[in-house]
Amino acid sequence: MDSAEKVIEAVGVRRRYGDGFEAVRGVSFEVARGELFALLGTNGAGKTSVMELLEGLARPSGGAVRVLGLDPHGERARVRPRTGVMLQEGGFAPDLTVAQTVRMWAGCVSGARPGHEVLEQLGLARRGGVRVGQLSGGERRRLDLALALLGRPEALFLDEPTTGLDTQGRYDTWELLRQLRAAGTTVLLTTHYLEEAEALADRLAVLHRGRVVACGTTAEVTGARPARIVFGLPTGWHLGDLPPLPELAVLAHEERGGRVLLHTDRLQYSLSVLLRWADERKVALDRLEARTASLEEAFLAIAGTADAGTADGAGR
Ligand SMILES: Nc1ncnc2c1ncn2[C@@H]1O[C@H](COP(=O)(O)OP(=O)(O)OP(=O)(O)O)[C@@H](O)[C@H]1O
Repeated sequence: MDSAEKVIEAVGVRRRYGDGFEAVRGVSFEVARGELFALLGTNGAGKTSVMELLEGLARPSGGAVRVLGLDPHGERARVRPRTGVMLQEGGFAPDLTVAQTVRMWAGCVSGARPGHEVLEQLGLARRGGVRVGQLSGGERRRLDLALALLGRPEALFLDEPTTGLDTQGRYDTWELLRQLRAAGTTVLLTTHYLEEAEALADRLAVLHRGRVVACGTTAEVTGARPARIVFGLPTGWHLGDLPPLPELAVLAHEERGGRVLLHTDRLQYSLSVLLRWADERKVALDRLEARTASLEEAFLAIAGTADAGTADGAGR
């Protein structure tokens, strides 16, 4: 990646907290202009700890972070006006109304967009007179995102932006993020929703115990996992009647509840051998499904493998 294109960079980043615990242990990734990048990980993996370093809220204890080519902590005054931040917990004054909150926030941002425009964009136009303390959890998340967008940011940092939103609210936010990306905004988000990363992210990194254990496009991260073929055999037919596993290029198989599950890393080949076999014997494969690994399967396998391989006292 050309260095001029890099908007967000983490290079061998470490973060040790005051109690001595090292929550981030040499994390590296970069996000190009206009790219949407997702940070995934189990609870406590270090996602928020990394985000906070990129937002300039703390200095890394090792390695380096750059945002828009600048040090987000040391050069905060230059970086802050060009970025939008949505923390996991927005610190709102509960007695102010939505409109007052937006006005107050706009006063701190240079070149702020009109408040009604961002409220409209986030579906909060009719909630301007409501006190923040009376908003639902999902509405508060949307207000948080509205505030992050007030300053027309070049880079957006979103910590779990859709947590607490209902299905419609989540889809609306996805659509908004797609529009922002299309307009050239660079987005880094954390999420626990793997389908969210699958739907939105150009690239992603999976963090586990403070380290990046997988990084790339969804296709790259899932590509290393076996695909699945699932079907039911008619009465009287059994797993043993299928062609031998090596001939099917199947890595593993199981039969459960009358369904056969085959794992393969050569999906098209395995499927064509299976279909030819069924065709020749006039065997109907009941509710046949064939699909590549989902991000969820890859995530669970990656986290499991990483756990098995970390006997390094990472703790917590
Ligand atoms: N101020 C702190 N002092 C000491 N340890 C901390 C502090 N903040 C976070 N940690 C620890 O650092 C680790 C990473 O926390 P972090 O919040 O970055 O994880 P996360 O991936 O964002 O988790 P989640 O998905 O649960 O939000 C955890 O073990 C957490 O307990």
